Amino acid sequence: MIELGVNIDHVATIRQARRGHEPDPLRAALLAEEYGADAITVHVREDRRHMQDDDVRRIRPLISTRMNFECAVVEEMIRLVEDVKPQDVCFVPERREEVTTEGGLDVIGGFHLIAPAVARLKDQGMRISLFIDPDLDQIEAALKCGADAIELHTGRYAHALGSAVELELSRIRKSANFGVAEGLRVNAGHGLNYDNVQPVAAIETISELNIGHSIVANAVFMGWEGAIKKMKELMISAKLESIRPR
Ligand SMILES: CC(=O)[C@@H](O)[C@H](O)COP(=O)(O)O
Ligand SMILES: NCC(=O)COP(=O)(O)O
Repeated sequence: MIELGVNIDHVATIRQARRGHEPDPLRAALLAEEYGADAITVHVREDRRHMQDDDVRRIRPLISTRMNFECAVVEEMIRLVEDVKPQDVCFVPERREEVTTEGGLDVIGGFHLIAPAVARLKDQGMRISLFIDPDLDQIEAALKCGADAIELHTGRYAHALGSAVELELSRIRKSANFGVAEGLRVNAGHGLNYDNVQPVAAIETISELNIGHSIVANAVFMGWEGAIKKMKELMISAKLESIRPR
């Protein structure tokens, strides 16, 4: 069955709007698990615009699922990861001035930096994923880096219109199938919401979806419990429908 990693970054975004204490991402993480999250995803950005170091340090020992820690491939972040010891690490590209993660990691161009970082954290027992565009050459490079998993960036699919939607979806499907055939765990995420999640969730080779912004946004209207449960139900019903014998 498909798993849901609830990304709680934007719970911290609301807290950071006042630099205060609420809403507390730790509380969001614990409740997310109660409402069906299979993992808690956090992205500590270099500019600390949402999650803070103290948040991940508090959350890691208290959750009972697993922490999927997203970060840039830089020494400062690798040290924080080594300190926090999440079960999963996902290396992502980062540009300080971007509004959100705009594309996948260039594993081919950054091989000399990424491969040693993957090896270093794998040696400490963490499962390492690379956040990449649905591109077969990047997947080949991820394999050469020794990554355990990839997370396919679904942003282009999420923003596509008309016939481009099916084109982007087929890229994701082809990449997921290729990754799994080569022995990788394949996750996906970015920009997924209640309207566009089901075709991605239905792809048989995708193990996990990481979803944050839409869940936090909809929680304003339907509550944290309703927003998480509704997303999980949509994912599971799409997956069940795709494997139903005809
Ligand atoms: C890598 C990724 O897709 C998420 O971590 C996302 O980036 C979080 O939200 P922001 O991009 O808004 O920080
Ligand atoms: N890696 C993607 C993620 O964690 C969540 O992205 P979004 O749903 O906040 O766009």
